[in-house]
This record gives sequence, C-alpha cells and structure tokens, in this order.
Amino acid sequence: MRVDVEGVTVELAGARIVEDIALRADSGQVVGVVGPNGSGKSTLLRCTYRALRPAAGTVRLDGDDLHAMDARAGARRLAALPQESAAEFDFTAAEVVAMGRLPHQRGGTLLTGRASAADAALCAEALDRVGAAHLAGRGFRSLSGGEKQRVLIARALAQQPRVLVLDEPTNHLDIAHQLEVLSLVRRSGLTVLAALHDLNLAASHCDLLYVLDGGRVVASGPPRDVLRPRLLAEVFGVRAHRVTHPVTGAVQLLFDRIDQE
Ligand SMILES: Nc1ncnc2c1ncn2[C@@H]1O[C@H](COP(=O)(O)OP(=O)(O)OP(=O)(O)O)[C@@H](O)[C@H]1O
Repeated sequence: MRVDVEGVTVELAGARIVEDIALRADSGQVVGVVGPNGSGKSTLLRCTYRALRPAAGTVRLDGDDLHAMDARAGARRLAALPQESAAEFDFTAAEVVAMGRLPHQRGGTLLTGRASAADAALCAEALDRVGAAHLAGRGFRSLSGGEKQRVLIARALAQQPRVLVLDEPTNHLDIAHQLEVLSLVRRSGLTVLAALHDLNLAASHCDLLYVLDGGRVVASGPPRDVLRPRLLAEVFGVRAHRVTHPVTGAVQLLFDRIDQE
C-alpha cells in the first residue's frame, strides 16, 4: 500500500511545528525519517496515524484520504507504534497484543473473552516473531522497556495492517533486538514509515530517508545519496566519515565532534 504525504503543515500552541512536508512511500518500501531532536519527526508521524490532524495537507493510503476514513477502517490498513504509550496497561502481554485484533472484530469481542482461535493463533505468532512468546502471561506493567517495546510491535503486527508507522522502534532495545526488530520489519513486506535516531541503523535498513530540520524536509533519497558529511554537519552539527559496511555493503558513518582537531 502506497503512502503519500502532501503539503502537511502542523500548528500546535500557535507555533508552526512542521511545514509543507511531502513524503512518499511506495508499497513495501521502508522509509526512514531522521533529524535532530525537535525537528518534527514525531509530529509528522502522528499525522500519519491520525493522532493529529494537520492544519493543511493530506495523508493518503493508496490514494484514499486517511483523515476522511473512520477509525476502524484506518486501523485495518495502518498500525502504529507511538513513541510513548500513554496507557500503562493493566493487562497481560498477550491481552495487549490481542487489542491489535479489535479493528477486525465486531463489538470488541476480545475484551469480553471470546477471541476466536484464529485471532489467538495470530497473536501468539506475532509475539513469537518479536521473540516475546515467553512473555505472554506476564503483566505488561512488569515488563522492561525493551520487553514492552517488543510486545507493542507484536500488537502492531497482529493488527495485520498494510502500513506500519514506527516512532523510534528501537528505543529501549539492546543491539541484538534492534537488528532483529528492524530486519523483521524489513522482511514483513509492509510499507513502513519509521522515525530513527540511529543513522547507521537507518542507512542499513531503509530504502529511502527523509531528513527533517526545523520542521521541513531538507533532503530525501536513498541513504547513500542523503547521508553526506556536509548535510550531516549542517543538520546535526557533527563531523561524519563515510565507510562501507564490509559485509552488507551499506553506507555507515563514523562521527566526531565538529570542533575536534
Ligand atoms: N503539543 C505541543 N505544543 C507545542 N509544541 C509542541 C507540541 N508538541 C511538540 N511540540 C514541539 O514541536 C517540535 C517538534 O517536536 P517533535 O516531537 O515532533 O520532534 P522530534 O523530531 O520527534 O524530536 P525528538 O527527536 O526529540 O523525539 C519541538 O520543538 C516540540 O517542543
């Protein structure tokens, strides 16, 4: 499923936070959104999973205006992993994952304990895919940050969307789980929009990158074209040296501070 963000502008508390953003993710592409703290990544992504309605512009899924769809129809096509889950669930991990099935059900049957066997199997499989099957019976609140993150990714997968929007999906994850989650996301075949802080993970897992600075897109394209030392100095204020990963062939970056000799 294709995602088109066209002319998106967001104003919050009287301030323009992102302005005239255009972004396109073709079906099955993994598109990374990178940029310094406060550049507007989360704000942009929140528009793409309906948590925010832009002051101007549209978000389209295969041409259909996301903000004109009802919530259930939107949730059948697109699942999101927000940067912070507001709710501290008093549910087991398995129940949290089962919530991902709600957009596919009539009348919230899961929460009344009548989940179908097919739904239960899907949820178990989603937990297994993120390496969290052993957490199924644990209280969500008792999990570590990384365990919670994996359960929330499993919930998004159980939703069987066509598009995944991930705000810092590797937050709290150790290096093995960072690589595992991003390669899982890549292998899923879903269209993915992901805000990522780690530029090397972004370079090695994304087809395209959009670089935000001050609420605007300042560069976009394949990682090798975008992640150039001059841009990284201007946008992130760091000196970057490019190397090629000896195994994967991806462009990778080594950093030092710009004022160091
Ligand atoms: N509700 C709000 N009211 C006013 N300003 C806001 C609001 N939400 C976000 N902002 C501001 O908008 C700017 C962009 O925030 P956003 O969270 O989108 O950035 P980000 O690129 O995701 O940052 P980070 O990398 O730190 O997560 C920041 O300056 C932030 O303080």
